[in-house]
Amino acid sequence: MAPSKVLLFGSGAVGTIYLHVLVQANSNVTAVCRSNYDAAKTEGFHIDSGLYGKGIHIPPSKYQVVKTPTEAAEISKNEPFDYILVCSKVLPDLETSKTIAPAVTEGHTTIVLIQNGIDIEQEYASRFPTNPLLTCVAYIPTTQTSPGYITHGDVNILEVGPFPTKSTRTKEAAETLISTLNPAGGNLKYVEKIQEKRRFKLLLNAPWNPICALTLCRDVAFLGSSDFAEDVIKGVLSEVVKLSQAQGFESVTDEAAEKMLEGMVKPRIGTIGIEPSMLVDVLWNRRMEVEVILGNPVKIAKRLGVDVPRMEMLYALTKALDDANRWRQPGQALTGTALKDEKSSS
Ligand SMILES: NC(=O)C1=CN([C@@H]2O[C@H](COP(=O)(O)OP(=O)(O)OC[C@H]3O[C@@H](n4cnc5c(N)ncnc54)[C@H](OP(=O)(O)O)[C@@H]3O)[C@@H](O)[C@H]2O)C=CC1
Ligand SMILES: CC(C)(CO)C(=O)C(=O)O
Repeated sequence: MAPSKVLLFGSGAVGTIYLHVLVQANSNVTAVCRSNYDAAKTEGFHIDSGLYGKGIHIPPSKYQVVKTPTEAAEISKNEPFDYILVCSKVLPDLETSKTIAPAVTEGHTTIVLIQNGIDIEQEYASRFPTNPLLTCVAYIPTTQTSPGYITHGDVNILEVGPFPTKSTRTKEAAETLISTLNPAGGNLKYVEKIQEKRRFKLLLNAPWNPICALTLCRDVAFLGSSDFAEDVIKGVLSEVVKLSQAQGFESVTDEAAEKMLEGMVKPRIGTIGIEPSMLVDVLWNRRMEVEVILGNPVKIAKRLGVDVPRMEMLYALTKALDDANRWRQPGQALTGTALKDEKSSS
């Protein structure tokens, strides 16, 4: 059974790969686009993927494109969306749950978060207490290199799990999504203990995303940059493990961290490596997901009395870089007064 009507909120690096899979599954997809709206409307999307093949073209005839969820709701002629895939970045103060609300039918639409970080779900559970809410961990190295053009590696794994709401249909909604997308090229797996998987994913995101963003290096370029680089990564990994253990996520161990480094990152040595999403954000002068990847973990660590000095350092540095990227004048460093002015007006 196909999820007949799907809204894709954000057709960037990750969203467009899911657009491809949804189109392959013959789903009726509406994509909400912003900076790539014109490309999506006129030319469609182009994907070069190590997994799905080079030169894939998704023409605009295969989906609808809109600028807002409100417009999506208007053109949907009272036919509810069965699923909304949220594939935008998780940034502070955005209230994406409010932005998608016009397209959410109470008690019906399943909201699917395909995003990094921890503690990202509550705003959706609070705003849509009777809807199924799925939270997903994505292993999918992908980049939008120019509007509508996506380069993807050779992995696409999506762990899909429940976030509690009053809905009794959450698992069923996950199973329908999985059975629809997997024959079409998806690689989705239902995981009940999804929050544990979010901590596993932090083993990649907490060290690599900020370090690559701060150094402007792809992952393996950083690893090869000095004799100290690997130990720096391992130091952050040990803190993610310590924090996860303190939260009761016992399977996030030093061995699991070692496996992630050896099995997922080191095999890329000798290749150009990957650009974690935070690095891409810095390169394009976009905001970074500092809070959900580092801010939330360090806050939890503080509360639990777990010592995470390396993560605190990475948080402070990437937060300052994010501020500088937002508010400095071109060619100049961020000034203390600019920071004060911007903070008091935002
Ligand atoms: N890229 C990767 O390799 C991976 C990313 N992730 C996670 O997936 C999530 C998505 O990341 P990614 O795809 O890389 O991010 P991108 O920035 O490439 O894509 C996000 C898309 O959402 C769009 N968007 C945001 N807000 C709106 C809005 N209000 N209306 C319409 N469109 C909007 C953006 O438009 P605009 O261009 O205008 O901002 C952009 O096209 C993040 O949480 C990331 O951490 C997880 C695994 C791997
Ligand atoms: C590291 C990676 C590519 C893993 O899929 C990722 O999650 C990101 O770029 O944010």
